[in-house]
Amino acid sequence: MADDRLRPGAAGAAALPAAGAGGREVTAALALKGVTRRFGGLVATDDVSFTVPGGQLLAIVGPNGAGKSTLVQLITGFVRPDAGHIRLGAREITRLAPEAISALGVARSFQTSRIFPGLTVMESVLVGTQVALIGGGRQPPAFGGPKPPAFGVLAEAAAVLFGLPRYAARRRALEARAAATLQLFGDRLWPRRDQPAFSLSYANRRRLEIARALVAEPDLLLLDEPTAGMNPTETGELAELIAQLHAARPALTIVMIEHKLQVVRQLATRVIVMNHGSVLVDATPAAALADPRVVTAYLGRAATSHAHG
Ligand SMILES: Nc1ncnc2c1ncn2[C@@H]1O[C@H](COP(=O)(O)OP(=O)(O)OP(=O)(O)O)[C@@H](O)[C@H]1O
Repeated sequence: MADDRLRPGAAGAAALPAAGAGGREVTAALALKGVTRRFGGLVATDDVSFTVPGGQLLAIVGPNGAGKSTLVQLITGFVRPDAGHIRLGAREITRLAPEAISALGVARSFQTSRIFPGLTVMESVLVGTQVALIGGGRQPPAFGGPKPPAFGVLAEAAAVLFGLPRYAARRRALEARAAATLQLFGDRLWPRRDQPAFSLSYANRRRLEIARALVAEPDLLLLDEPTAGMNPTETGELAELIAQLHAARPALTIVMIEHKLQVVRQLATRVIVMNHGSVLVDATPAAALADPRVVTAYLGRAATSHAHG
């Protein structure tokens, strides 16, 4: 069964790219080929190529400035590559806008939490359902099909939030989905659902950020340092939540930038170590973190960077 092969712990780097029964090529959930991005004279990602099979939990690690966040920006369309191609399943997404990519089932959390100051916790998560709301991409058209202009997206999202009658049934369904997502975080977010999002603690803002990504029910979830700034208890709790999520949805592909190596060891099926914009090592967590090149490039700088073993 293809899913078993792709399940966490089942696939090492040696198994990549995935091949199906009889050697048939299996379309990767995500594939980067020769992706280069420069900022002025600086090469942030340099000819990066890798594929991620569906259901894999890939951790991307590396020292500061290695190009990790740029990769997330590239995959989500916030930054365009100067060279190379990015595919999502069989579809080329290299030049698509972020909204189009999110409509294809890609959701992300940001490195620093982005809270809409005027919204409650519940409303902040409802914003993450707007992809479903406009009927874009994989979702069945909600109200006469997708509306291309960004204004239409915003207007419809606002209409749901402010409760126009024709959206009432849809809103109820989305609220139920948002409630279920908030409840995933135990008593961290759900009891605070009617509070302004800005009143949340730092750790809860990070949780809210992840809830907003999850509520879109993505096929590919990109987490940029999900445990940044969390204490060991909060970090352990969030790692456990991600593990549970992945167990509950084995087909969900997760790409996670993470500096805390114990989280990487706990969660990742595979680790890509970036250094100076390039892939230095692509292996299982145990092999990657023991690789002498990684020790030199990454762990060797731990004393002066924010890496945590
Ligand atoms: N928008 C931008 N404009 C100019 N330079 C940028 C931009 N985004 C990233 N860079 C540069 O590209 C390089 C890679 O940055 P990136 O944020 O991808 O690294 P990172 O591995 O995520 O680092 P960190 O762990 O510190 O977040 C860095 O030198 C950074 O300064």
